[in-house]
Amino acid sequence: MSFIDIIKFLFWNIIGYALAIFTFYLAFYYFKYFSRYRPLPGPFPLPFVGNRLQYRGHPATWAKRLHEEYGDICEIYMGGERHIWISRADLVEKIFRPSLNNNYLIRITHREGLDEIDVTTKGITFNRSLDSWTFNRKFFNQAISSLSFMKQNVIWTQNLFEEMEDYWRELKFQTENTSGKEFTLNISEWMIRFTTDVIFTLTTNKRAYSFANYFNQLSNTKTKQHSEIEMVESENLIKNIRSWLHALQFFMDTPSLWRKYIPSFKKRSEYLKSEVDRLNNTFMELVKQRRKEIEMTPEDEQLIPDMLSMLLTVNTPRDVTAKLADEHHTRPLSDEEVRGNILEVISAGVDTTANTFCFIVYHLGHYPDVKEKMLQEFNSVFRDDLSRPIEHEDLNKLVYCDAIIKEVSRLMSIVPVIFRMSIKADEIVKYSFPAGTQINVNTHVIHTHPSHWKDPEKFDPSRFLNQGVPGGNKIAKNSLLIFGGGLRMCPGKNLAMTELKALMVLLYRKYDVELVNINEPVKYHYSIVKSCDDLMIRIKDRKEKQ
Ligand code: HEM
Repeated sequence: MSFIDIIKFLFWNIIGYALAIFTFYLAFYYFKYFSRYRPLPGPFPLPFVGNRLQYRGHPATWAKRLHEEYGDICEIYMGGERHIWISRADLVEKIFRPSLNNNYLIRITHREGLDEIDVTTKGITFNRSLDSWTFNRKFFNQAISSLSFMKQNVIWTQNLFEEMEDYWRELKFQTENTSGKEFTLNISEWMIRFTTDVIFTLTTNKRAYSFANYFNQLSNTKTKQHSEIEMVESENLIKNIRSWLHALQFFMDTPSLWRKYIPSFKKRSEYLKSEVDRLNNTFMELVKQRRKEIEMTPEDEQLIPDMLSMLLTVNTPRDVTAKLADEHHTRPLSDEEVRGNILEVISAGVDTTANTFCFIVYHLGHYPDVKEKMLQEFNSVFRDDLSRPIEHEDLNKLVYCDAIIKEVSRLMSIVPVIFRMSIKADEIVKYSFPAGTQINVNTHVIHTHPSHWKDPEKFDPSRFLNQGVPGGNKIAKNSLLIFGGGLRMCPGKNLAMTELKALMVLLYRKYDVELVNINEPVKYHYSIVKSCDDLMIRIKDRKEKQ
């Protein structure tokens, strides 16, 4: 046998073995697929990639198409991993059962990428360790929903809004048009910065100077209130938080093989990982600095009762939490845990609240009758003094405002998908699936499902009024999932509702607000949440008009 013959022999043998292995894999793959017990409807998967090649854009847009084709419950394969999509309220009953024995308390299947950015054993949202999640969530919940925290939220929202108005006045002055009364602004850009400032101040008692920074980008003159260094640090922090959010999506969705071996993915992965490390270090520094300040503060002197101090002192002799702890949670939180929780408030509370507010502004621009009814409600609550400071108690009286927020959030589904994982094998209606199956709740479709909503596409806040009274409106259980459901429901719900109502009062009681491009549909893109793009509004101070 010549050398060439040996090479040929080896070559064909290798090809033969590879083909045999591939055929075996194919047979096994489809045997498993076709023999699955009580299977769900869904698109036909390919070996290795599953249905990944059909996935374009964002899970929410794909899920809408899947629902149209396969109905209220269906399955897809991401690579080899089976995902079940649920799009009807009664089918999520089990998933949101509020019990610690619930089979769906873990949010997401194991993803190496999320381990790499260190969010699966710390913090809350992607924490897969139920012990650690319960521990952190308890303190997070209580710190964030304490009355003093809510009141601080109202105070800071007002103070910072007034500061933002000063910047608007200055910009108006610089760009004054002939009428001199109105001012045009990109509310989506301002809001992202505004909510960053509110949340950052509330949790750490430090300023992020986000909207001051934005003012500097737009203005001929720079703000003199803050130093150059503060502004640079602020800009870096804002960019860093945005990268962190991109990193979450990227590391959650991108298979590790792609991240390791495809150059463009590898490069992106390295960049985002360095951004995550940078942000973790910044927040760790903040935690350590506050720990030191607490140690240095004399015992008879009060500590600042913001969220950072609450989390750092719980179960310590300097506890400022009005005894949040109980007999099951007796140890203090570590610096790492506090860092994870603080980062979580900032990342979960900024985009969600800012974008909800922008979508509210968009809808109020299109429905003057709804806006008018809202203004009447402000009049009835604030009587004849529309400029007086807002009290937390005022906001509880704004039931129509509350209904507007719910209706806008129903139609826009800011968080369009809620993730859960089955801990044990289970079944929903007649369909079975194994332990570790990814369950995706399709809020986007549930929120407009004709089984739950009359005239689902119609914007009608009054559907949320008069609930719980005889003959009043009824909302089907689990059909409104703005803040999710069960024990993993959003802990920032009350904080967000308070901030949104305060913002609606602050903007609309003082200004006439119009959309600049009234005939354009609202622009948005999907990142982790549905994000409003470039919403231009024109505002006129009512007093100046007279
Ligand atoms: C309008 C504003 C907001 C919306 C629409 C929103 C929506 C949601 C949704 C849908 C979830 C998933 C719930 C589930 O899995 O059942 C969630 C989780 C979460 N949200 Fe919010 N949220 C908002 C504001 C906030 C704020 C202000 C904070 C914090 C200050 C916050 C912190 C969190 C956290 C930590 C989780 C994870 C909970 C867990 O896994 O246990 N959110 N949010």
